[in-house]
Amino acid sequence: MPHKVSLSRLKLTDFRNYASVSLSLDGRHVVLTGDNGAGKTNLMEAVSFLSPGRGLRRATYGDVTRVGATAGFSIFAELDGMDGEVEIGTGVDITDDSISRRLRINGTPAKSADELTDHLRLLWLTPSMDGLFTGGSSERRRFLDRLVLSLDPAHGRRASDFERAMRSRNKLLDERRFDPAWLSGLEQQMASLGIAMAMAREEMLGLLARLIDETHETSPFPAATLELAGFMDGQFSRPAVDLEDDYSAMLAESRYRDAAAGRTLDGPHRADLLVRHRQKQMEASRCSTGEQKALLVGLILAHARLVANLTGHAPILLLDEIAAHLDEGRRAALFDLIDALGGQAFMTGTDCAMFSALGERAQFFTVADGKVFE
Ligand SMILES: Nc1ncnc2c1ncn2[C@@H]1O[C@H](COP(=O)(O)OP(=O)(O)OP(=O)(O)O)[C@@H](O)[C@H]1O
Repeated sequence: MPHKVSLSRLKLTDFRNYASVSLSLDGRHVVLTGDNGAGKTNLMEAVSFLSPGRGLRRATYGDVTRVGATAGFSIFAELDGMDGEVEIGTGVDITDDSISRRLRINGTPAKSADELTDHLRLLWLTPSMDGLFTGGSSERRRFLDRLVLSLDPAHGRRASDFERAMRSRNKLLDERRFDPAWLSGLEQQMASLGIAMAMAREEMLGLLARLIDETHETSPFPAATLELAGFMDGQFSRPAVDLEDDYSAMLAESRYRDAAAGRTLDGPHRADLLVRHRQKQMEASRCSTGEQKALLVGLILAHARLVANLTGHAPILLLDEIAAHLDEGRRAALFDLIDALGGQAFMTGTDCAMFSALGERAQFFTVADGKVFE
């Protein structure tokens, strides 16, 4: 059984519609119910700020700072973590001319947000993730990158360094400065970072696909088949150095084409993910809304299981408005699977009855107008 990591306290100040709120949690799952606009997703979003990045809505710091608050927001969490009790304090300080993120772990300033992953892993499923099937490829790349990041925190640095090198190359091409030494330096950087990104995606996707293969027959949720597409697909059995050489040669050859297009047309930033409903042998984009929801739940549970298997620690799950989209049988199955994972899950909904099958396994909170009552 993986080790449990759970939040035992959460305090928010000036975050979204919360002026000040403090929750004491006892390690069970957490159910947040309340009317539309009450602040349920906001609470989950605050929890999601305990992982690197800008949370489950990818919001700006200005957006999440409570309207009327002038100095920024803060989030304080205590958790029974991978290595005992941990205190995490984060937030932003806003002054007239700067916005800066704060992050302290056990009272000591963290060097980078990646340090958070040493203490807890968070996975979320939100209604906007329906775009994984119906939206453009960027949503699928985000899914892919979150998958890699949850297991290999260095992926974030690789992706941002790749972006930086690509932006420099695009700028040179845009200014028609075809300086071969300068361009090939940037292209080699892009090649080594880009191939490392693509190989990490391929590896983690392979692990997820294998886990789905092993578990789909007993899962109440439909299984997805997942396949990388678009960038170096089908070539990953070749050595990384060969792929890097190919990619940097491809970039060198396409300088004039990319200059005309105004961007780099080949690379891991253009990769896509093909998702199919395994049992129906159908592209996920053509499945019904209910089938897509069930596929997504199956995917996130498989992802959570993979994280638990590989790290030995069950991730904390944030499931926003998921229960409402499932029939009673699947809802009960979801609760059982979450339990079997051995971690803590946060769930939201407008109707408390929807979660009755959880019984004593969860702590129930009502959210109303930026206030929370147990
Ligand atoms: N920066 C902010 N300052 C103050 N209030 C905010 C801020 N950002 C969002 N809100 C308010 O938070 C509320 C939305 O909260 P949230 O998204 O958590 O709702 P919810 O309970 O999940 O509702 P639903 O069931 O409709 O999804 C809205 O009333 C919105 O106006």
